Amino acid sequence: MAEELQTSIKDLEAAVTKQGDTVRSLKASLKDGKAQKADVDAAIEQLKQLKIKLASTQKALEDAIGKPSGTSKEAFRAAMVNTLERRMFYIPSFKIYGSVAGFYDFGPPGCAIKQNVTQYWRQHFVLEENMLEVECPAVTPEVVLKASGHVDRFTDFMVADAKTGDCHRADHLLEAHLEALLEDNKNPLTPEKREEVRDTLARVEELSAEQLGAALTQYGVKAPDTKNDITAPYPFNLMFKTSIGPRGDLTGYLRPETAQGIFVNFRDLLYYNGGKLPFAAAQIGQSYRNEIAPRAGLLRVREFTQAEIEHFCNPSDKSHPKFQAIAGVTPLLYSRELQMGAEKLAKPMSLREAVAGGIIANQTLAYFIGRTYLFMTKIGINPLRLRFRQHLQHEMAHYAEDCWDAEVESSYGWVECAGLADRSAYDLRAHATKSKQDLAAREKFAEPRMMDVVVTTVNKQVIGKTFKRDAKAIQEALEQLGEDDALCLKADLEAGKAATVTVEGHAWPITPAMVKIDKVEKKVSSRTFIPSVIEPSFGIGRILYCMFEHCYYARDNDDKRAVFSFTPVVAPVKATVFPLLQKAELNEHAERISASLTAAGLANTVDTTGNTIGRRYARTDEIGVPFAVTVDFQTLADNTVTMRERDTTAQVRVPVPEVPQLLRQLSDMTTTWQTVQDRYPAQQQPADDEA
Ligand SMILES: Nc1ncnc2c1ncn2[C@@H]1O[C@H](COP(=O)(O)OP(=O)(O)OP(=O)(O)O)[C@@H](O)[C@H]1O
Repeated sequence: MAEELQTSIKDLEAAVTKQGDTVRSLKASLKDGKAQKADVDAAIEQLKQLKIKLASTQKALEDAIGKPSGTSKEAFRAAMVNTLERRMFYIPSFKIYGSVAGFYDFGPPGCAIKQNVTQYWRQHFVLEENMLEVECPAVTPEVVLKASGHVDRFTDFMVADAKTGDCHRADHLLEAHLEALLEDNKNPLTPEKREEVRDTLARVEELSAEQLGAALTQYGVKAPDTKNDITAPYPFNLMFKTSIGPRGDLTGYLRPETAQGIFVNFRDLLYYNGGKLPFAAAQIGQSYRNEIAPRAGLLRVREFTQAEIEHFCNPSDKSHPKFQAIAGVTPLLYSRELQMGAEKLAKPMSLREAVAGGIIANQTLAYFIGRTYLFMTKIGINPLRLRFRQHLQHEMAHYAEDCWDAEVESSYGWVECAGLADRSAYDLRAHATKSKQDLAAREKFAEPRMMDVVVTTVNKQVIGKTFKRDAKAIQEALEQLGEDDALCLKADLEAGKAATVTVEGHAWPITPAMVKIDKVEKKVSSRTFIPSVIEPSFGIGRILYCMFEHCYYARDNDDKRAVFSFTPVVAPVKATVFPLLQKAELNEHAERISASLTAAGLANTVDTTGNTIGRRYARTDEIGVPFAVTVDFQTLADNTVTMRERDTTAQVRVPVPEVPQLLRQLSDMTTTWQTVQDRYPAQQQPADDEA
């Protein structure tokens, strides 16, 4: 249904564009006296009707996706989480001691599925792109995170309940309050007030502590649950602090992201790669954030697995050699323009079009958006509930060129599962300045060339007088500016705009008296530059949770028959082997088949419980086992078994020796169940689901 709607939307969009052209040309003909006014009016009316139809189809698409049918979002979530916890996918950590918010343990199926998703991520990104993988410690000395800006700026604003002392995230409280005001149909806002609330809501993330405090007071926001007064907001650093070594004099933190491990190894990685760019490095590992208010299960936790990529490239060439391979991929893109538009709806667009139209800043960023789309859909995320949302200008750090979040729709709304950002040369430059190491890359020319070279001359006296003890770091930062950044600074200074240079995340104001930036023509045989970084950063827990929601359903709308329709590639167990009845000869056969599956590297279990086969199928459906192999009396006679597929519940009869190979192909998704059905005879009896 949703796919049909999406096709209609594409057709309607084309029709609107065509009709728009007709209206324009008729208007031109009207001026020349070659067309009648009535023709123009009729064409305009037709265009209007087409636009109305387009808007209503887009609305229908929005309604068709993301809403678990026939049940409220909360009830759907409660039923699913109940199954997940009961079957030990994940459970709150330290449960026998009352648990600590924001920490979860993965149980047997949870570990297996997380491992499969991570493994597939590794195959899809690291192996496919020949990325350089690293594994770095989670405990990180302060200097690294000082350079990256995390010590000074990795903060959220917190407020406390004035009576109970409970802590809350100030921005979340304000957002929830404003959203409730907008949705309150009993006390509708005036149009002006509505506009004001919407405007504040759009700017929540930009607000300083003072502005946030003023807004919380203005709207009378109270502590949730208790409705007590709240304190003024104050910044809270999200990193877990520790000390390294027995003397405790070296401060460290648990890393809040895995990326810094890659940046600090850049020089060695570049050498490992033969000094050549572009290349990408990747790391999968645990990250830690002392979230103020962990919530929504795996979505906001204090320890989570990240999988991050840093793609290093020449700032003046962000093309990607494999871009053509994904140029035709058409994800839902939610560009800045669409977010500001009246419909507020993401639209499908090919990545080729998006780059050509300047919607996505460059090929490499678009390439990773395409690869992310393919990854997410392969592991079972519904493509119609996956969108790529571009950061609005105010959401981006000043150094970022373009950022997109891969957002997945869940019962909690749209959730950021991966962030894809062109971070320019910010991170490497920050570490080069702090560590005083050369983190530049060199490009050698085949022949010497005449080139414009940017020369930056710093006025040490003025800088020293103005910045005193910070002068040295600021001077070094100016001297290490890359050509592009130096030219931007020059342009800002010449235009009389506020110009700054960043040191450890702090932007220092620069005036024309402090620095002279010139372009000089020189004969050069090479040039050096600090590489740009394009960073796709994935949170494995959030992806898993959204995948759970997209895969969960109740068979025949019966809540007691929960099914996870995991794709075979990520399913925790690929097959369950059932002896139809509790008979020694059937059990022996089942054990032999299980051993052959294990030898083929296929996770499997044997279920010899005395339940009916229908009940036993239902139990494996609950943990999303895609295939079942049933041993019955016919097996003893002709060495064949029944193979059943979870979602269709269709069954075929397969010779035992062919089972491991077949299941291997099905699990790797190199063959489909349809192909299997075409090849083997259908089985009616005896393994009836309802038996
Ligand atoms: N507290 C968390 N719990 C689970 N996953 C997280 C958490 N924080 C970040 N992630 C994951 O790591 C990815 C990259 O981290 P990033 O720093 O971009 O997140 P973020 O923008 O700070 O997230 P948010 O704004 O939701 O806190 C996110 O897309 C998300 O999947």
